[in-house]
Order: sequence, then C-alpha cells, then structure tokens
Amino acid sequence: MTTPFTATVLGLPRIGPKRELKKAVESYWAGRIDADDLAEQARALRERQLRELADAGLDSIPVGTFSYYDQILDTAVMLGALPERYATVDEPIDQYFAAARGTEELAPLEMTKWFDTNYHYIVPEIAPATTFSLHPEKLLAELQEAKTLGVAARPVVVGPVTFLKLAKAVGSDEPLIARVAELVPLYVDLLGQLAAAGAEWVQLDEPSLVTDLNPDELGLVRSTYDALSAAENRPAILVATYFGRLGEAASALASVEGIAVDLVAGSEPDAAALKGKHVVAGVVDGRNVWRTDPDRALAALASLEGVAASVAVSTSCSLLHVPYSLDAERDLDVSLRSWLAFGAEKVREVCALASAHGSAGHEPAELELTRAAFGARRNDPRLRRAEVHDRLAGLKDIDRQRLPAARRRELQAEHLGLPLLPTTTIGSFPQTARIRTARADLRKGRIDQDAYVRQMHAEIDEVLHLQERLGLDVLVHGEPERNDMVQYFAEQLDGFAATANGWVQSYGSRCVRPPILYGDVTRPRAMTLDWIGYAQSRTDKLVKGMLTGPVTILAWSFVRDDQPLSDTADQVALAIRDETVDLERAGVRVVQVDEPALRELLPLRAAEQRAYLGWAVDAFRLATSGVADETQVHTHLCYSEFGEVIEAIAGLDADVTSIEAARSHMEVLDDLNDVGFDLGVGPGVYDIHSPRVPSVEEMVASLEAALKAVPAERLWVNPDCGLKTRGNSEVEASLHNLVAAAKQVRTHAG
Ligand SMILES: Nc1nc2c(c(=O)[nH]1)N[C@@H](CNc1ccc(C(=O)N[C@@H](CCC(=O)N[C@@H](CCC(=O)N[C@@H](CCC(=O)O)C(=O)O)C(=O)O)C(=O)O)cc1)CN2
Ligand code: MET
Ligand SMILES: [Zn+2]
Repeated sequence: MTTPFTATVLGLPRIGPKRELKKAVESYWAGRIDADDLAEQARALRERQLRELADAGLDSIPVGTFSYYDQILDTAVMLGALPERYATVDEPIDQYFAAARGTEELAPLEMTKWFDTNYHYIVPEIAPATTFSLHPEKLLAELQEAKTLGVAARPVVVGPVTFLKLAKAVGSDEPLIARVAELVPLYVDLLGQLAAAGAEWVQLDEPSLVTDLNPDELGLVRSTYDALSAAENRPAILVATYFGRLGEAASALASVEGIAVDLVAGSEPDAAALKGKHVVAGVVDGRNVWRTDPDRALAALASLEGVAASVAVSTSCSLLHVPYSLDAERDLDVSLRSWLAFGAEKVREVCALASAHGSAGHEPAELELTRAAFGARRNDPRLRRAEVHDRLAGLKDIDRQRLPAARRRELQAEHLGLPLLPTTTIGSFPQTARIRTARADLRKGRIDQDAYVRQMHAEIDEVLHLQERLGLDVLVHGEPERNDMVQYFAEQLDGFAATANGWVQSYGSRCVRPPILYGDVTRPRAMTLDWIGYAQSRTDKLVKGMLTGPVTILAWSFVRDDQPLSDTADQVALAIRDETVDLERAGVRVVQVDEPALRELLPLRAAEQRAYLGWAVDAFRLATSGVADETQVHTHLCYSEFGEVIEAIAGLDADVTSIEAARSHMEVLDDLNDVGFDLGVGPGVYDIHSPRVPSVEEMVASLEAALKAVPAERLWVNPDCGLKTRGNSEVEASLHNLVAAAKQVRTHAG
C-alpha cells in the first residue's frame, strides 16, 4: 500500500507574500504585461512557495490549489463546463477571465460566498445541454513542476459532489447532484493520468460533506466514491472535508484510503468511519490566526491513534484564509505577536506537532514556547477589562428595544420630512486612485495629517455637491477616509490590532486585511463624528451617518477564540451604540449600520442556525437602540441569498433596510411579506457589480414590480450596494437615472 505521510496542509494561499499575483493579474488585464509574463510570474511564486514548504519539513505538499482567480472556476474549466458564450473569446486565458469578470459584451458568471468564509467563488452555470469533458492540463503541469523540484506533491482537485453542489442549474429545476454519475468517468480518467504522472495520493476536496445532506445525496456520495475507488490505476484517495463536523457523510466514504477531518470547526466523526484509514487530522486552525494549543492538539492526535490506520497532522482547511507570514509584521505588539500564527508559522506548528506526536517524549522546543505564550495570553489584562464586563452585566431587555415600528414611522415622518419613495445610496462613492494615493502618502509621511484631512474634506464636498445636483434625498459623505469598512473601525477601537501586510484573498485580485480582535473592545474616542459632522455642516439636506454593524465586524476580522462569539459581538455593539449616540447628539438624524455579513456567519448546519441568529439580531439591536425614536436607523445587507435569514432581517427592526435585489428580481420582497415585515425597504434597483449604466426605464420597471409587494410609504430607492469599486462617470450617470426613475414613479404612486 501507499506510504502514509505525517505532516501536511490542505491548500495554499496564492496571491503572493506581497500580493505579487494580484499585481501581475491586474497588469495583465490592463495590457501592461502579456500572458507569458503573467505565467512566468505565477510559476516563480509557486516555485518559491514549494521550496519553502519542503524546507519547513512537510512530507506531503498540496499542488494545484494555485489559481489565477478561483478554484471552482478552475474546476469548471477542468470539467469542460464553461458556458458556450465564452468560446467567442480568443485565448483560453481570456475566456477564463471573461467568465470571471465579464467583458464589454459578455456577462460574467455569478460570484458567491465560499461556505461561511469571506472568500468568494465563481458559480459555474450548468445547463441540461452541458456535456462534461476532461481538461487536466493545468493540474498536470503544476504536478510536473513540483516533481521537477523534487517535492513530495499531492495533487488537489475539487471533488465531484462539492462541484455540483456549488454550481447553479440553468434551464432545469433538477438538482445538479443527480448528474454526478456523468462526472465519475472523467474523474476516473483523471486519477489514471495522475497515477501515470507519479502521484501517490490525490486529495479530493469535499467541504460540502460537512453540510446537511439528504439520504439521496448521501447515497450519491457513497456510489461516487465507491466508483472512484474501483478505478484500476489510481493514487490513494484522500477526501478532504473542512469547515465543520463530518457527520453522517463519513460512513459514505468507506471505500477511500484517507479522510481529512476538521477538528477545529468540527469534532471527530464516529470511530467506525475512520477505522483502517489514513486520517489527516486538522488540528491547526486554517482560518484563524491563533497559535495552536499543543496539549489539546496532541490529545486529539493520540485519541485518533487507536482508531485510524495512520494519522497525519494538518491544518483544518486550506491556508487560503490566513496571511502568509508574521515576518512582514514589524509593528505588532510583541506579546500579541507571540500568540499568533499566520501561514508560515502554521506550517511550522504542523511539523512540530507531527514530530512530537511521532516520537513520544521528544518534543521540539517550540512547543514549550507555545505553552508559555498561551499562559501569558490567558493572563493578559487587555483580555478582561472590568468596565466592559460591568457594562455588559448591567444590560437590560430595554437596551435592545425601541418604540413599535409604526409609532417610530410617525415620529420620523415629522422629524425628517422626506418625500414618497426617498432616494439614497448605500454609503461609499468611488475609491479613486487619488483617494488611495493620499492615504499612501500620509502613511509614508509625504503629507501630514492636516493635508490629508483637507483632501478628504474636498472629496466629501465633491460627493455632496454631486448628490445635491442629482437631487438625492438622503445624502452620504462617501466614505473616502475608509481603507475598508471593517478595518477602518478596528483601527480605532481598543481590543483590535491591524496588520501591515496581512492580506487575504477576498475574490479574484481583490484582497482584505482582516484585523485581529484579541481583547475586550472599547471605543477610546468617537470614530466617525468629525467626518459625518463635517458633511452635515456643508449641506441643508439630511446626511446619513455610516457605521458597520457588530456581526460584520466579527465576520471580517480574526476573532478571539477564548469566549463565546455572542459576548464579543455585544462588546462591539456597545462601541457602535456609543457612536450612534454621539452622531445623534451632533445633529445627525439618519444613521445606517451595515450588516452585509449577517448571512455569511450563518452556521452550515440547520441545527445551529437559530442560536446564531438569536445573538446576531440581539447584538444589532443593542448597537441601534440607543438613539431616540425620531432618529431613523437604516441597515444594509448584500448577497441576495436571504432564505434562512429572512426572519432575522425582520428581527433587526431597522426603520429602513436596503438589500441586494437587482439580480434576484425582487423575490425577496415577497419573502419579507411572508414573515410580516412592515418596515422601510430599499430593494437595490442598480446592480453595482457591473459597470453598466441602468436605464431609467428598467429602474422604473423594478420599482413598479416592487410596488406590487410593498406600499409606496415603505419603499426606498437605492443601488444594491456601495459604489466604492465603480468609476465616477458611470456612477454619476446611473444615479442620475435612478433619481429620474424615482420621480417618475412618485407621480403616480401613493
Ligand atoms: N473586509 C471586507 N470584506 C468584504 C468586503 C469589504 O468591503 N470589506 N466586501 C465584500 C468583498 N468585496 C471587496 C471589495 C473590494 C476590495 C478591495 O478593493 N480591496 C482592495 C484593498 C483595499 C484597501 O485596503 N485599500 C487601502 C490601500 C491598500 C493598498 O494597496 N495600498 C497601496 C498604495 C495605494 C494604492 O496605490 O492603491 C500599497 O500600500 O501598496 C486603502 O484604501 O488605503 C484591493 O484588493 O486592492 C476587497 C473586497 C465582502 N467582503
Ligand atoms: C459590502 S456592503 C458596503 C456598505 C458600505 N456602506 C458601502 O457603501 O460600501
Ligand atoms: Zn453591500
């Protein structure tokens, strides 16, 4: 039989330690480098990464998790499942990018969240007429590359079940998973080619196996893996599951040699399912940045030893979700730094744990250091601040409640004097190169704080003028001062640390630097008051204060794992609450608290969803119930799959909720009616994910459709998300049309 390995990770980041790939890909799109240049830069990044992993001591290294844009899109290409329309583009690489981002003529594929992470994948479209065919060149080439370097490579492919579960059926209502038998011969062919290329193991990624599957689906998982295992010439099969507990699906994997289990987000599956297998134990958290507790990890490994045929130490999931290395962080607080492990440090942890596990009694010195760091972390005063706990302990139900919605509506009508079908935007205006350069100049000391503030004021003035000229009703300041809607707040709150270079891929070439929420959270001073106050002082129109909600701040940060998330959420909520009260005191009468990530943190298993939605809604209400009932609270949600969270949206009790609907055709309004929602709602009528300028007619049509579900008194007119990634000229044209559409519909509504 194949030799089992002892130390690995499930997948690798690919943007490059300094975002080299992001820059190369964007240069290629801009026509500054050609396809050969791009390929060479990508190859050099892979080579460097493979050498580092081999030097660190991993004895099996994943190959094939590199991607120019997204691994699900790569899998669609490998299975010949790109929609026909992209074949009109000349070169394969450009067809690939056309599917990812669209072209002048072609709409891109949709993009959606990867399980409960902040990574977005491209959703393959599969029609009844789609015929699959195998194109494994990319994977085989990367495998060959690794072999040439002498690396113990383990090819990684997205498995057929997860691929079909994540794809979208077009032109048919039949669940795609029913077509898995069509993929089996392709995967059998692929396994043969990988074996011929010298692969001992292949990893098939099946994170969908940690979600709730029905008996039919479980039957298909079993028959698929029985069929793949029956292939004549193949590597040993490792099915990688992650992001949760592998429950009932474990027993459907009886015929494969290895299973990877996530022991951080999940727990061990039944011993019977692991018996005789090579178990790849995900004891090092692949998604968060805390060092691993060696004693817990070693105990988990020891408990598997009695069950599995062999055990390898691994990360719980791919390292895609954490930054490359702590080496680039020069300014982190030294004690905080000793509690952390980014990608490179996690690889070292895996190797240290594997050697400690493999040779009882001979622990690498590193583990002792980790134990000491753990002790120091537990006792650090920043993790437990009396004033925060006293305040939380004193909270009452009334702190999460406002007057009944109908009463608030009356008060606000009088206080605000808005027209029917009021127009507004979601907050950000284009983050132009001019704005980002000013921020880079400030950071590098080329301009001082005063000059920076002067420029941001000028940016705010420009955005206010534009909105006045266009005739919008509720104005925004445009968020020019924000590098990111979460990082910006984290940089100003105590209990958070920001990184200098902790970039993580969010989608395609776009990256974020999630802050690290390590301690109890307090707000040393107001965070947005100067900017919003400045904006309100420059116009007679209403300016909407703009904040990010507690759930989204949690979702897009690396969050402490030593207390329940619900407690951490309430701490952040109190800081936001104090900010809303400050804004109100300064004369701001409309405040928006964004919660775009409400859906993202929803647990993957239905059984855990209710508890989450309970504390998430509570935290939002704590953040927004400190203001007077005259003050209008808005919220904003994106990512149209609202299904399971629709009641929670009503539970937020925000006076106005703007939602992404431009692409989901207003169905969400009916869903809201079904749960008795009777507050203000702004279904997005302008799809900001595309540079296209929507016409007046189509926005009128959207509003007319909305009016079938919502009375005019509750309907708002807005885009479906912020405008930060768009360009100035298209934004101006689109908002011009949006205001015209609202005016037209107003004349005969209500
Ligand atoms: N945290 C978070 N998660 C989210 C979203 C979000 O807004 N925030 N939205 C959704 C995803 N959408 C996203 C949309 C845009 C970007 C995005 O544009 N990211 C930028 C970086 C944003 C940023 O931090 N910008 C910094 C500048 C960082 C930088 O690159 N600076 C340059 C110099 C300045 C320059 O020339 O740009 C450098 O240091 O080299 C700033 O504005 O200050 C990028 O990848 O390019 C990311 C995610 C869901 N998840
Ligand atoms: C991803 S939701 C974005 C909300 C934020 N206020 C903006 O307009 O950018
Ligand atoms: Zn949004």
